Amino acid sequence: MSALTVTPDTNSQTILQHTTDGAEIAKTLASVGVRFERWEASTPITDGMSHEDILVAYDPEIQKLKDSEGYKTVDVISLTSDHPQKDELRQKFLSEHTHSEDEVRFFVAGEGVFYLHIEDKVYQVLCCKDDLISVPDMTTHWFDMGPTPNFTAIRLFNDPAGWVANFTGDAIADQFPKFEGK
Ligand SMILES: CSCCC(=O)/C(O)=C/O
Ligand SMILES: [Fe+2]
Ligand code: NI
Repeated sequence: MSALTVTPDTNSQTILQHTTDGAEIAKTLASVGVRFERWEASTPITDGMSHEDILVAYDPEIQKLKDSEGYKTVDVISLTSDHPQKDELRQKFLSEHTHSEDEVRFFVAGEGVFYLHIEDKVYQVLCCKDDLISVPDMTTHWFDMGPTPNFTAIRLFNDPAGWVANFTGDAIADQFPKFEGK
């Protein structure tokens, strides 16, 4: 189940807010400029669908986002525990970074946690199947897919270069609980 936990950035043990209510998650995140929505595919998603099939199933929603926000390219990322570079990729996403464009992810399957470091707080967002999150450009954040990753997400980009991160060099992620998977 999707969840939001808010803490001060200096103390991950002090819980300022914890909720699994979708509307409350969306409201709190909207107050800091982050979009959170739950989507339903017009065509049901089944195991073993190709990336192409997934993009077709969500085409109306993708087109709507492209038209309203100007995103230019879209792809699908899938990561499972048999990925040969899973540990390396986990570490890369665990380093606090920013992007010069919005980070827009729609979880088709599985889950992962975004940690959004905004002003003096950290917003931990457990994203699950059917969750859309859009993190504004230049927001400091990191992501944990856990030691046995299992997710498939649609990614939308403004920049045709795709995923480009600017690492802050801050080791803040070490002070926060990791996602251990489901
Ligand atoms: C959920 S997609 C993989 C993570 C990613 O692209 C990113 O930038 C995390 O911060
Ligand atoms: Fe990112
Ligand atoms: Ni909980």
